[in-house]
Amino acid sequence: MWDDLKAAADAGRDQSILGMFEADADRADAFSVTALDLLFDYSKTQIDANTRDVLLRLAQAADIEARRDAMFAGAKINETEGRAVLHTALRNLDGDPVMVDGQDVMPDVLDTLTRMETVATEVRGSGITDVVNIGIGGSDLGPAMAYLALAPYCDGPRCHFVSNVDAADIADTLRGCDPEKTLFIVASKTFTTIETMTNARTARAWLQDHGVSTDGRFIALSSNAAAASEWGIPSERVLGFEDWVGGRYSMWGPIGLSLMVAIGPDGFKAFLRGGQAMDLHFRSAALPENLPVLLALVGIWHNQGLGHATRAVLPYDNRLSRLPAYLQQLEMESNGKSVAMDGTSLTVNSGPVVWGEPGTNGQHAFYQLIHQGTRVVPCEFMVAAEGHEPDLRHHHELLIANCLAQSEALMRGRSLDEARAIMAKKGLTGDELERQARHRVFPGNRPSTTLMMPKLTPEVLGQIIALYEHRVFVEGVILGINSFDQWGVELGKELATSLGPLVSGDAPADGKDGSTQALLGYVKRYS
Ligand SMILES: O=P(O)(O)OC[C@H]1O[C@H](O)[C@H](O)[C@@H](O)[C@@H]1O
Repeated sequence: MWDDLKAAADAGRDQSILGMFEADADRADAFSVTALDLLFDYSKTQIDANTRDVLLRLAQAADIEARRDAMFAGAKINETEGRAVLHTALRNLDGDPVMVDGQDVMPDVLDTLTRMETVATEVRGSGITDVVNIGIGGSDLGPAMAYLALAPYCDGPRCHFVSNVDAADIADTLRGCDPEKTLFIVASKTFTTIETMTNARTARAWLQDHGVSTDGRFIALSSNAAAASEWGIPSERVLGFEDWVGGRYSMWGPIGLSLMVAIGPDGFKAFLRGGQAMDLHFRSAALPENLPVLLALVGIWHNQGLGHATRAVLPYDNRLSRLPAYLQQLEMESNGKSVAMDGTSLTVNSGPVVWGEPGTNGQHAFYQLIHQGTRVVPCEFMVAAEGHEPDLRHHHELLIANCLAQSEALMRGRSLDEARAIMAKKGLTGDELERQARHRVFPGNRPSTTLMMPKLTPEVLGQIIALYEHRVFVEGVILGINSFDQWGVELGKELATSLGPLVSGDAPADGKDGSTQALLGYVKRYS
């Protein structure tokens, strides 16, 4: 199967995208899919009908539908941790039974959702002005991203997100908060993460230093209720979730509490509904019409097929400024692995490097490389037809125009002859014309996709996040890897723990490599 992909890549690599539009008047329609509120256009890529067939066969060969059904059915597909993968149960608002080890998990899930609503409603009416979510990774990025994304719907207390163990993070946040009116949410699946526990202790000390009782000022979101209560948060203030919710897939449950506080329970449930609608689409649409499958196949084509090592996520929506960071964890922690589920080494590249910034800002920064650098960066544009500022519609029109202009420019490019003509018009001649013209050539034929939505509402955001989750799953299945573990983060954590006493000077650095000793020596000179 991978050989077929390689053959398609060899044939398709230099195929002119513009030429494909000229040859096929229906290309835009044939290579785009509309589902729910979303339009996914992948026509500005080198994928033709043959390549698409090859990619779909790859998905079929990986048994994608059976794997998908196993995930939704609660099978323990996270084999290296022996866990089911059921973040989808958190948005299963209809409560249809979802069985794990012979037990329906839905009554507990819906009960927790009701508890979240009660807590969120209480907080929203309590005079609390600032809510500080203390968490990192999957216990931070989702709600932090969505809080910004859904700013027009935020009518609750201000929310802040403290993640970094760097004191700067919590110090800068607390400076703007009133200890009498601040609530802390300690979000940690394991309730052992060093960054989160350090920040939580600092938050507690801050309240105490201001003479404010810590009673009722902390809520815990965790799978480890025992550790939360040991830390001093009573069980009625702990919202729990099971180990079958992976950290980076957890914003749909208790980890989303800060978002629920900000936008209200109804808004949060609209977000869940969007995710649930994408689940239904993923489970029922035929593969060629299936949005997550197509996004995944485009990803596989660009990375494993054509060898493009990165992909840029470019939302033309300032409120999606944290989406690239969110997707970095979702995609890179899920699919950045070299070993297949069966323990063998991958024979193709693992998932790509994901990066990006909102447009139009990125245009004035790194798009230079995207247009004229030696490496091709497949770009994933995203834009809403409508903004949230109807009185400023002209801004939004410019935003859309820029988004469309970039994908067109990447595809069309500018030939040397066109550049020469521009230079000639400026009055240049001879060698100088030639030299200047060469700098103004755009190679073009650079692929991009565009995801369009009517407006960034809670429901649409839910659709988009679930879409990307399932895309990651499909890519992982095709690669044969487990997208739900993250062993690659362990070694650094272990070493950081052992380095702590060396940094504080409580233990000698003997036995460490020369570089680490020298760096520790530098710190010692200043501390
Ligand atoms: O929620 P926690 O248990 O505190 O974990 C927070 C994060 O840290 C870990 O190192 C993992 O890499 C992440 O997947 C996780 O989201």
